[in-house]
Amino acid sequence: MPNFPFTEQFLTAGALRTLHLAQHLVCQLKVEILTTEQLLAALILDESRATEILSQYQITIESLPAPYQPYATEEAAADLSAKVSSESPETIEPVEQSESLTSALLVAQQRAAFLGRHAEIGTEHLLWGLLHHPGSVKEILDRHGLKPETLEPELDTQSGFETEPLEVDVQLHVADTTPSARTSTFRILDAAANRAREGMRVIEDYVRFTLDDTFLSREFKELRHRFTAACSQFDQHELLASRNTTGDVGTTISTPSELQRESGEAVLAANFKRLQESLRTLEEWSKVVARESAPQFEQIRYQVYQQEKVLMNLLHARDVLQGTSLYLLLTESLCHHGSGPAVRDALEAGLKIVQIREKEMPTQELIEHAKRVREWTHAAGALLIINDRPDIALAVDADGVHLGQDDFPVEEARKMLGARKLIGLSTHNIDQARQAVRSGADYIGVGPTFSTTTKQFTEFAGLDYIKEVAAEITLPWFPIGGINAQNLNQVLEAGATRAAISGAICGAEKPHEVTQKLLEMFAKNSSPS
Ligand SMILES: Cc1ncc(COP(=O)(O)OP(=O)(O)O)c(N)n1
Ligand SMILES: Cc1nc(C(=O)O)sc1CCOP(=O)(O)O
Ligand SMILES: [Mg+2]
Repeated sequence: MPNFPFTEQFLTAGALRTLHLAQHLVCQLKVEILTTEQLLAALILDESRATEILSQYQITIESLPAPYQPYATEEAAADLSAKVSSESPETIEPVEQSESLTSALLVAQQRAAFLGRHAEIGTEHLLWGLLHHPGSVKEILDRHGLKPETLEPELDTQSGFETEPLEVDVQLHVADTTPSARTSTFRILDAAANRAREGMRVIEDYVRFTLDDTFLSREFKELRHRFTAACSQFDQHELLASRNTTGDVGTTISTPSELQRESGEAVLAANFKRLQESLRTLEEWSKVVARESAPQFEQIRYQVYQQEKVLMNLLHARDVLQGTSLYLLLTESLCHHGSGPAVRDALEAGLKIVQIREKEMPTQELIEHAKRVREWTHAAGALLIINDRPDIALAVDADGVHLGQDDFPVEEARKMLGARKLIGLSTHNIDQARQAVRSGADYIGVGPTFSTTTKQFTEFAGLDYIKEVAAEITLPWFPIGGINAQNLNQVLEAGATRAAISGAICGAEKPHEVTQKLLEMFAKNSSPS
């Protein structure tokens, strides 16, 4: 019989038989630990209340992965059942069980206790436990339409298959009133809180020391403080008293994927996953001993999903925008010799990002124009962005769109353009810049810096705004507004490594020369990350 680390409880004969069968499968499949997968296979193979429910949902051996397929025939299943029936429970070697199985069994026991059946656990409760542990087994059940709400009514009816409850010499489960059950629950919470804390630290250290991003470091730190506040609602004495690291079978288990990570991004992805899973565990198990914390863990988990999106987006944007120090806003009416010659000149001089900014051009004409610029930018290995119009960006397969504070919201544009297109957002103060990072923008415009005739402004953010952004934001950002070869050094001294320029290039007699000069000034300063 599995060596369950809980207090003595009752199992129905069907549940007992199913657990024996699951344990047999561990030996036959030559796997090392008993998991929820073998429990589901055993529930399918045996003849019990759960078997009947599973067959109603067409959940059969065919629903399971390849190693279980040899049991798909009636003879093989009968053969296995016969073996199980012929063996006495004492002769079966105990095996280790996965954390997910332990967790599912705990839920099964609690559900049985909840029904007032004195913790007499039936196969339908085992099934209930499987439905409440996230993972591949739950996914199989979900896929077939078996969900907690559909199983719920079945739990209140007596089994037609199972015989009288058996008292067995196994240690199972928690009733939340028993001291050992509380200890087990606190042990789960303690382990999950430690795992979550560790995951948070790994991410925070990357943001702080590798990215050097003051704004995101602050956001992650705030999250950690929220997490600490939620954990402080647990009884700290019970939490520590439940800890048993040396007796934890999980401390020595490491999978090959834990031993090697391909990149910093892979480390981050793994730690976000670890953090999210631990938060889910905290949310579920705090419902048993500290109910009021559960919604807090849920909120923190959603915040973590959001922050994962923001951080991964930022890394992608930095990668795609690497080497883009000078950003040209191309407007036909500002160009001496037409926008075609101007942009071709600038690309030849080494420009790597162009925005088509045409406020008056009719749509058809704009599409034709953008298609031509698309060809030139492709040939030069440069990015093409369209001002204001996600539809045109899609139509001409541009690399992205630039939006203003009053244009299309970033989130809506993202739905249209997908994850791989770039979305730039204009910002005029530090709060807008912070909000832009949170919104998942790929870069920001930071301005207006100096007075300009290209666009009318009543207020200027100036060099001070550049300094504020330089101090805390590592999402790519471009100062903009009246910048030219005469004042670019002031912008660079304020902390910028990039700039967006329109009039000074479009309106130049020789756009090639001006572009080259500006690019040299950036190169002398330092290359943008
Ligand atoms: C790089 C960059 N920054 C800012 C702007 C301005 O965009 P917006 O505020 O939407 O104003 P218009 O350009 O649409 O007049 C920009 N286009 N590019
Ligand atoms: C279009 C635009 N947006 C700005 C902002 O601050 O959001 S400044 C600006 C004008 C940029 O052109 P030039 O380089 O000719 O001044
Ligand atoms: Mg706009």
